[in-house]
Amino acid sequence: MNALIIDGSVLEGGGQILRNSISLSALLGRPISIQKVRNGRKPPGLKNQHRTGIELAAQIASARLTGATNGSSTVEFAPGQITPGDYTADPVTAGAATLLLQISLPILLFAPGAAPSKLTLKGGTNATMAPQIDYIQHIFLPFARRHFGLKAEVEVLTRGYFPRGGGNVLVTIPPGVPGAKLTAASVLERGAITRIGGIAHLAGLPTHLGQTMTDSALRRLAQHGFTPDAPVPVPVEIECRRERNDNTPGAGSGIVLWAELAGGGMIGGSAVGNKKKDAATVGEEAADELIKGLEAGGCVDEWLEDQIIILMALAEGTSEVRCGKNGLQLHTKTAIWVAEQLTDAKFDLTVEDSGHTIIRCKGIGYTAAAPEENLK
Ligand SMILES: Nc1ncnc2c1ncn2[C@@H]1O[C@H](COP(=O)(O)OP(=O)(O)OP(=O)(O)O)[C@@H](O)[C@H]1O
Repeated sequence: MNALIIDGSVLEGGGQILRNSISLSALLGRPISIQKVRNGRKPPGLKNQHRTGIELAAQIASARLTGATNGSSTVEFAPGQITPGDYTADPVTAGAATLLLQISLPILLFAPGAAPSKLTLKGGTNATMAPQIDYIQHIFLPFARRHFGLKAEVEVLTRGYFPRGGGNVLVTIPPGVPGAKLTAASVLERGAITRIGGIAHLAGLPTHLGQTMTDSALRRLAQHGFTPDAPVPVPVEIECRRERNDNTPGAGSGIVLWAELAGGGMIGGSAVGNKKKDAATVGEEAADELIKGLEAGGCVDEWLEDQIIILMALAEGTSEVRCGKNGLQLHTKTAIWVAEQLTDAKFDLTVEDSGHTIIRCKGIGYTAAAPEENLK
């Protein structure tokens, strides 16, 4: 079969095109040639962290991989048999473990087998420009479980912070059942906030910084009326978690907040600490991000928006999700574009008078039973 050419410079032109197209290529058994890799980034080309993810996907899908070297602008991925099992990926740097999950999870979801697959993902658990691992545990997975029927568990064994990395995350994915499909999600009702949860985490730093992040986030949320004492009370619980020094290679901190909405929506807000930022600012930044997401009025935040596109494309039936009123993110448009290149999923975008976009997608009802039937 000729390789399908994927133009890596389209729209966002970043690493997510690689992850989504390779996951779909593996599932569909469709060879792809990704050209102009990360052409929208400076410098363009493959980075270590993306290469690690692609190599992991190639292992899982017994793929023939060419061009997967750092700096490369063309990557060819010719998938073979998907084999469930135990896999380890290590970017060595503090590259995001969660982005290794983003490329590999969809592939393993459907792999029939006798035992669960286990992914050991190393690197950064709480990096910038990527979901923090707590975002995956408390926002992405609960949403995907509830609305798409996705089954996977994530356990953080060791946190890894920039620049040392060294995190260790164990992901358990139950064996796929032959013929089983993801269910279509319908998340249109933007209900009230039922609860705001959060985790402020740190390692190798004074313990009180965790409380400072927490207190400043609570204060900011309260200023916007998100407090148990407000006329419309909102339960808010932020856990403070200091990792043991002997279980974390470097030092670092961060905070992830999430609002659970009636109707099944989830909105997140987060921030990662660094040496130049005081802990109170980190807490405020996360709260501000959460408040901004809540004010956008959608059922998903700006990141969940792009992360669920691949699930919508694979699910059986028509998914529909109400997004914020500020227009779709470029990442989301890019993920839709990739899904349309590789699958027959049909996306339809409706912009309401209020400015909210509803994404509808008639998914392909992917099943591992007969991959060729899923082909575009
Ligand atoms: N603060 C955040 N919270 C949750 N998810 C995030 C956050 N920031 C980024 N993400 C997610 O991380 C992914 C980043 O994709 P993107 O292509 O920008 O990154 P990348 O692979 O690091 O590549 P590049 O280096 O090319 O930017 C997207 O799926 C996005 O939704």
